[in-house]
Amino acid sequence: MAKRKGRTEMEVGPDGVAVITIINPPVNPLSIDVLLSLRENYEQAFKRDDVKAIVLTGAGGKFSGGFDITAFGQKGNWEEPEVGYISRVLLTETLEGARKPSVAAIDGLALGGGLEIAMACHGRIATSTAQLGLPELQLGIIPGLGGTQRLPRLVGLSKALEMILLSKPVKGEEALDLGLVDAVAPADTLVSTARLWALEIAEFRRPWIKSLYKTDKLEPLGEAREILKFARVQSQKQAPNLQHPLICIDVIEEGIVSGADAGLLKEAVVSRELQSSETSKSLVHFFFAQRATSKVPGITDLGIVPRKINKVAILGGGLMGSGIATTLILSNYQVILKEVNEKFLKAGIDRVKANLHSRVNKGKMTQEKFERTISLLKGVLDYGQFKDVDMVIEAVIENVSLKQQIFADLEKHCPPHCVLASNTSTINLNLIGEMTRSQDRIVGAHFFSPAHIMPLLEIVRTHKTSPQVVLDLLDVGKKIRKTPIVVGNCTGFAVNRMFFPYTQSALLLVDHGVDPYHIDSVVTKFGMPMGPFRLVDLVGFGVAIASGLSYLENYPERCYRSMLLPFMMEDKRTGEAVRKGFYLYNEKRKASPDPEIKKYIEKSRSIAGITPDPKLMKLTDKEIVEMVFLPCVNEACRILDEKIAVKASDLDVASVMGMGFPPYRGGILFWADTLGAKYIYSRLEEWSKTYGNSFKPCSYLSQRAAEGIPLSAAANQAKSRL
Ligand SMILES: C[C@H](O)CC(=O)SCCNC(=O)CCNC(=O)[C@H](O)C(C)(C)COP(=O)(O)OP(=O)(O)OC[C@H]1O[C@@H](n2cnc3c(N)ncnc32)[C@H](O)[C@@H]1OP(=O)(O)O
Repeated sequence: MAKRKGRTEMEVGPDGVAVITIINPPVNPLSIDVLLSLRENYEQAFKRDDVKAIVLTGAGGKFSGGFDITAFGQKGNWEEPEVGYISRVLLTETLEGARKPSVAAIDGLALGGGLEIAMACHGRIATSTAQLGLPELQLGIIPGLGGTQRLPRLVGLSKALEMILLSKPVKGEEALDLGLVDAVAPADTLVSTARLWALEIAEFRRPWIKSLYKTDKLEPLGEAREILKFARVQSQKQAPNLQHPLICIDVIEEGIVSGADAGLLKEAVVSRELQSSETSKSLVHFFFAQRATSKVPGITDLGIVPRKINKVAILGGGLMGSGIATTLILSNYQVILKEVNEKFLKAGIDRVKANLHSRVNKGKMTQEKFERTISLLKGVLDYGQFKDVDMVIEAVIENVSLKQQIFADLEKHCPPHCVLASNTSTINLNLIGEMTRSQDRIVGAHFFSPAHIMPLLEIVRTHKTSPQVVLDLLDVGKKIRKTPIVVGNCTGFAVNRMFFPYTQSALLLVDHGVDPYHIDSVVTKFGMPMGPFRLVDLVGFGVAIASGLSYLENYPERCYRSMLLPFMMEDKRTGEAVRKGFYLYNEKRKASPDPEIKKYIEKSRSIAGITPDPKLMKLTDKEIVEMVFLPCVNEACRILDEKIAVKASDLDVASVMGMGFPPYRGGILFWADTLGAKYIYSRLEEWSKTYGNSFKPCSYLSQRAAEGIPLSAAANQAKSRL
């Protein structure tokens, strides 16, 4: 018999309350087994004369993380007997329409389907720390168990739209203010409070509320229509490529205009369709890819546990160092920040303060919390206080000999267990550690700028880095709420290396006649936050040229050398910082195209001996996207082939969180597989003949194209299919 995926259990107390508990660790998702077991328990509770009321709760301090995402798009051995059976029959007719009341006792989380079941109950009691929300849109679907109808009726249309469209949960106290829950209780009296509440409803001492038919919180029709109109405009503005937020608004509108039952039916029909959409498949893939990053073969499966890191030292208070310090103190780590003189030290600490102040100004941090957080940071000018640090993160300028000297000093001043990390974004870690005997403790902790905001942390291990050190850094990464990807050591590591061809190909296209502003616009329409030229402006030409040179040195055979950036730099057009790069920037940093750049483009073309190619000037948007991204896919394939990345899904996460690749396309390799290895190979091969080696397909790609194997299939899977 197949193993059951979760269940519910029922216990009837002498008070006449049946407590039904959802049990499906770790987050009690609603699998079909859970839902069928829930139906069984409810039927029993309805039949039993000794049951007067029901409390629904979740095991292990968590109500439910929602519908079981692993079951999306899978044909199990159970099918809904009719469209929307779970929502319309089980939750609405059976549970909400019952003659015995149910009260949800919510601790931990009630997300998606979890909150939807709770909203079908006649009352809800939550702890103050419980998180309640409908994050389904993040998975490319809409709330499918009545959420689009019940949430607006409980909290009003505007707030419901905010919670659903932004996938923004609320905590217990706010839920109480909004009317989403009826009371807040401490965790240890949560269930007993819910029991009493349920009994009081059964005895008509409290109102018996069916949220599906509540109307008092809904705005009048005219006002509701205006709110929905505004929401549509906002959704289109925020994510023009996504349809499901608009569909969700239509479903909410249906309920308001034609009544909750009609809304529920439309919700069920649409939900079923959306579950098999490409957007949902991509977003679900991305959800699991993110979780898979912290499972690293040879590290997290060894049975070792992370050591406790109490105190972290950061070297360098520049943009990166101060950002890293901010992140660490925000997660309650004690941090010492070392600089070379008083002036730099003060500037570094001021940057950290400014980062925190911006949170205070946005209302995300109280002044009191600001004081407590900043008190965790201490500035120093020497190594005197490094005796008891557990981890050092070096974030000085990219200079090999300086870093070598620093690591040699660190070896002398830090305790022998201390993790020695570098935030370098390009330099080989073996070089950095060359002057030490501590190479097993040296690891890369590559943060992305601004470090206190960007969610990705690239952890770089060399052949000598010990698994314990990688595990320690993975644990810190988790505590500071970063998504870590563990990669091998090479120039550019995984993220920057994969991203390098993005700008290169764009420069090649411009040299051959394509307008840079057109490229930016097409790439932005595809879903990137900004195009390659706007990005170069943001990063600054100095950094872009330096990293270009480092790639040229290490991967000369596949680098395209454009002189465009150096020519522009000669005229001090170095990017957004000086308000002049590919774009001109006004005092509000708004970018506008500059016809003057034509002269630099012409100079760059003539030095490269290129006459504009009429074929390229007529490229479709799709072709431009492919000429910019397929070389990145090619590089991702090399990274996998060289085992710099452990698995393809890590590169999907890296592309989304490090490059801004649209998550609704699943990540760069997931997207590439929708095009197919064969197609990608043929495109690259053709371009390489005309435009040179920067397009030449690598052997991994050629092989997979020849054998018809997806680019993201694991190596052993690929072999087994040979
Ligand atoms: C019909 C309905 O309207 C449709 C729905 O309900 S769709 C689902 C809506 N719910 C969600 O989107 C919530 C998704 N989950 C989350 O955001 C987070 O996992 C969480 C906030 C619940 C917990 O976060 P956290 O404590 O950091 O743990 P996290 O590592 O993410 O998850 C723990 C495990 O539970 C799994 N999990 C979490 N939510 C799940 C779900 N809804 N279904 C299946 N598995 C789930 C994760 O994959 C992970 O598995 P692993 O240990 O094998 O990697």
